[in-house]
Order: sequence, then C-alpha cells, then structure tokens
Amino acid sequence: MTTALTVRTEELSVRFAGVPALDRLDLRLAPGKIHGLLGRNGSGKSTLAATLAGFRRPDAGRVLIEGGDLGAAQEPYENAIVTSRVGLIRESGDVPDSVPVKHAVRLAAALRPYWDADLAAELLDRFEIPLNKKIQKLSRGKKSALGVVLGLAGRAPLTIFDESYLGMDVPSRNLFYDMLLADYAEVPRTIVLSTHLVNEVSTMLEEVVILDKGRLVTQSPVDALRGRGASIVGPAAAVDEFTAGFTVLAEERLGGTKSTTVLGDLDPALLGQATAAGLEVGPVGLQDLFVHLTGAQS
Ligand SMILES: Nc1ncnc2c1ncn2[C@@H]1O[C@H](COP(=O)(O)OP(=O)(O)OP(=O)(O)O)[C@@H](O)[C@H]1O
Repeated sequence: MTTALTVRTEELSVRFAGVPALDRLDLRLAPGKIHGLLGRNGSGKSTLAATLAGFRRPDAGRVLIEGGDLGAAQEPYENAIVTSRVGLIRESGDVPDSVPVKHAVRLAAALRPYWDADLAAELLDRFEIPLNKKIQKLSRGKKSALGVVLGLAGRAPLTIFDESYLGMDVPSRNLFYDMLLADYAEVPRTIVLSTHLVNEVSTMLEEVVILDKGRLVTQSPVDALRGRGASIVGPAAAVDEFTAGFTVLAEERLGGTKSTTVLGDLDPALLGQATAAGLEVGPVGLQDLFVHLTGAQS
C-alpha cells in the first residue's frame, strides 16, 4: 500500500557558478495532493524537482521528506530509502537507451518498491509502446510516454513529473492526464506536475507553487488563487463600466460580448451590482493569474 509523503524545504538554495537557481525557498507540499509547479523558462522548476528527488545537494538550506513508511523527516540526498520512494520523471528519460523497452521496465520494477506490474502492462498497451524495440529507436513522443508509464506504474509515494510529457501529442497527453487521475484516485500519493502549460493541467491541480527567477512567488490552494480575481462577462459597454477601477489581467471580445479578467476581491455588494448590470461573474483563470504573477506575456 502506497502512503503519500510530505515535503518541506527550509531556506533551500541551489546555485550554479554562484548564480542562484533556487533562492531561499520555504515550501510545504501537503501529502496526497496534486501540486502544480509553475514557472517560466529558467525559473528553477527542474532544479527544484531534481533537488527534491535527491539528485542534487542543496548549497544551503535543506529538503525534508516525511510520512508514510519513512516516518520522521529525512533528507533525500544520498539517501537510498528516500530516493526509492521518490519518482522523478524527466523528459530525458533517465534510462539507458541502448536497451529494449522491456529491460527498462524490468529495471524500474526492481528499483521501485510500490511497482504495479498490471498497471505497467495496461499502460504500455494503451500508449502503444513496443516492448522489444530499443529505446533509442522510439520516437520522441513514445520515449516520453515510456517515462510516463514508468512513473505511473512506479506508484512512488512522491511522484514528480518534470515536463516529462511535453514531447507527447495532445491525445497522448490527455491519456496521461486521464490515467494519472484514475490511478491517483485508486492509490493516493503526492504528485508534482512541473509545467508551463498551465491551462492544460489547471483542472487537475489542487495546490500551486509558482516560481520566478528561483524565488517563491506564491504557494496556495488553487481555489484560493482563483479567488484573487474574477472574470466578468457580458455586454462590452457594461463590462467596461464595471471593471473601470480594477487591475485588468486579460480581455477578450467576441462581437458585442466581452470577457474581462480582473484582480481583486469582489465583495457581495459588488457581486450584486454586477448581477444587476446583467453581468456574469466567474473565477479567474489560472493561466491569467500565472501570467500576471510572473510578468510573462501570454
Ligand atoms: N547544470 C546547470 N549548469 C548551469 N546552470 C544551470 C544548470 N541547470 C540549470 N541552470 C540554470 O538555473 C536556472 C534554473 O534552471 P531550471 O532548468 O531549473 O529552470 P526551469 O524552470 O526548469 O526551466 P525550463 O522551463 O526552461 O525547463 C536557469 O538560469 C538555468 O540556466
């Protein structure tokens, strides 16, 4: 039985040639949730993922992983007990690619204490990955899919997908999201999805960590983040009048109808005004907030 792990970082810093890739991060990833690790290119997502998985030693501060069958908090670096329970799936694959797929599957089965062979067989079949083909002969998408299969079937109590599915086409990515959600419902574990495809994963996420230039921008439950703003939809003139005093994150127009995303709290009085003006008020999109918080261009 897999048991989810809790992750904490304390003042975690990682530097390359003196330049910080992670800068004094204090995080807590609650057990048994799907966390989005979001950030623009170079914001430190891969460095954080590798450090959580024990692939990299912090330059300062520390990573602590606890709970499940690990018990008390332990640091992952050079710790075989912890690293066998943490699955990091990167696009590079991290498997020797001169061997056939079935060898990589056997190796993963031997290394992963919670490996599920039936799930692996089902996933290899669903993603149409040929068992006898050498990994180096697989297409980029199939290589990514193999990484995803090994990551899901490993059922590691902390499983981190570091943009490992980006090489896959849309139907394959959708299959990955469906299989992840189905298996997570059956065997809860702590999942981290590192990505900049915010829209694609936003409905799956329960918690979000946003990095920018190695710093923590925010860590928050998704619902709380969505509550930081609102989208106002209705006749363009009425939307413009209502949103005049707000910080606008995004605007979209279709004929006479407009949708404007604003930052700020809409109290009941304002919500009443919006309804009276014939406007619809919805939660803010995660992508719009991400763009705003990281200064990215959509
Ligand atoms: N091995 C390395 N040597 C030197 N600098 C590195 C190394 N790995 C990462 N960096 C630097 O650390 C910073 C963070 O990189 P990182 O790969 O963690 O970001 P990321 O958010 O995963 O980016 P992306 O979305 O582009 O994959 C960047 O400035 C990058 O250039």
